[in-house]
Amino acid sequence: MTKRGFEIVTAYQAASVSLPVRTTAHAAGYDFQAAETIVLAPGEIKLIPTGIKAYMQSGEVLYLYDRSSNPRKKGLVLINSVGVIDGDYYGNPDNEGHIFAQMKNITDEPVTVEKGERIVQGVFAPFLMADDDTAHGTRLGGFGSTGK
Ligand SMILES: O=c1ccn([C@H]2C[C@H](O)[C@@H](COP(=O)(O)OP(=O)(O)OP(=O)(O)O)O2)c(=O)[nH]1
Ligand SMILES: [Mg+2]
Repeated sequence: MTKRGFEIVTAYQAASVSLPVRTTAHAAGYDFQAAETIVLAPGEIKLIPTGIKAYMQSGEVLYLYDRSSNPRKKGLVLINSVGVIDGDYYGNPDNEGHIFAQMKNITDEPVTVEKGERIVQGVFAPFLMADDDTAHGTRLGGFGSTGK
């Protein structure tokens, strides 16, 4: 039985995108690569497409964390601090569950992220629910789709 993992979104299947991998046996993070070459102007925030969607069990989440080398080596930061990838983002009818890394260029020069460059890492984790939680329904869209 499959429990959790990654797939390439339809729009990037011809683009030779690699599935995220852990680089060593005990690493927690699956390194995601940029699916396109993107240039960020000084101070600019851009969504970097990964070409990847993630499926998981009920009660699980995928956290996207910055690589600790990004600020010093690339001049980039994951500007939303941690990305929370919900289980029902996978396969949503808006963007299929395509995961993006929201990066900011913190330098005063343009920064280029090359296609195939590792940009962010994903860690699967279980989460807990509060008493009397009545949440129901399934996400229908991508970023900013659940209202204000
Ligand atoms: O760094 C991120 C953060 C989020 N997401 C996707 C997965 C997540 O399930 C969805 C919504 O994220 P979040 O709930 O953090 O954003 P929001 O601003 O609350 O938007 P929404 O109203 O769609 O929930 O966007 C990413 O691809 N990358
Ligand atoms: Mg939300």
